[in-house]
Amino acid sequence: MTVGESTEVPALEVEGLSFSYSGKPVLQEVGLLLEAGQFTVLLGPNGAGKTTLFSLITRLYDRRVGSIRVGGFELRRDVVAAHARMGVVFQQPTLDLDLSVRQNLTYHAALHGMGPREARRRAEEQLQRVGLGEALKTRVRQLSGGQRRRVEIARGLLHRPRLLLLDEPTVGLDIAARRDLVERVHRLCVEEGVAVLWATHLIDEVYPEDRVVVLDAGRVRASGSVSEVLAASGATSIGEAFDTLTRGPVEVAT
Ligand SMILES: Nc1ncnc2c1ncn2[C@@H]1O[C@H](COP(=O)(O)OP(=O)(O)OP(=O)(O)O)[C@@H](O)[C@H]1O
Repeated sequence: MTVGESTEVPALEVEGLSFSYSGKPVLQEVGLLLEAGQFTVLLGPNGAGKTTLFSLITRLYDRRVGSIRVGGFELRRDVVAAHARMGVVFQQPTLDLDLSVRQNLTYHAALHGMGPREARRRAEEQLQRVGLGEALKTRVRQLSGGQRRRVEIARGLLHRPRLLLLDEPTVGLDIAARRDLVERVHRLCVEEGVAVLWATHLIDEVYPEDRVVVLDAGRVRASGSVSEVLAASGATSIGEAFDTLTRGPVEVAT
């Protein structure tokens, strides 16, 4: 969050969002509300529309119905202000493997208008935060999958956004790296007050204190605290709720 900015303005507000690919509806009347410091799991099976939703929030696609506000700024009207308040970790890794960790981050910081000194300072600060303070000069190619994801998270936080979007960030990681990443981002959320939108189809990535949005076939089937989603679905566990609210069987990583 930018210093001095009101914490009362939601980090993300999506209202009545609908989108079609060549006439095929993929998102229908989607609504989301994320407050500062909330970890929200966007839970949906393959094809639910999670990546499409992220593509609209990051404005990769723009042809849509409905409104998207980031930190109070409407994405179409105030795109620069909205983007300044948002960090993203895409589903497909986007680091340059032949550059060092620090080079990847400082290059990105320059895109946000930071000078070299500020860029280095922020890069070091964020890498410490994700436990990679020692890896500044390491080439990304030499890092494990989990460490690369942490570099992407540090990069997404360089400009101190209010909102961090992560699209299935644990795909391809082993169980230990996955747990570590889920735990770190939850901590970040609490300690930094960043609102997190974490897309996944893995129910064991949901913590009891999280907010949950269940998306299926482009529609929000339930949203709220874990207990609210359980009540809405008549389920006793989030896995059962997911099963009830979506068409597909529940998936738990092994
Ligand atoms: N470029 C595209 N053109 C046409 N249809 C698309 C395109 N991208 C996605 N779709 C379709 O839109 C729907 C939603 O896809 P999307 O990738 O947003 O879902 P998802 O929840 O992110 O799934 P996954 O977990 O598999 O990434 C699916 O039916 C998909 O086949």
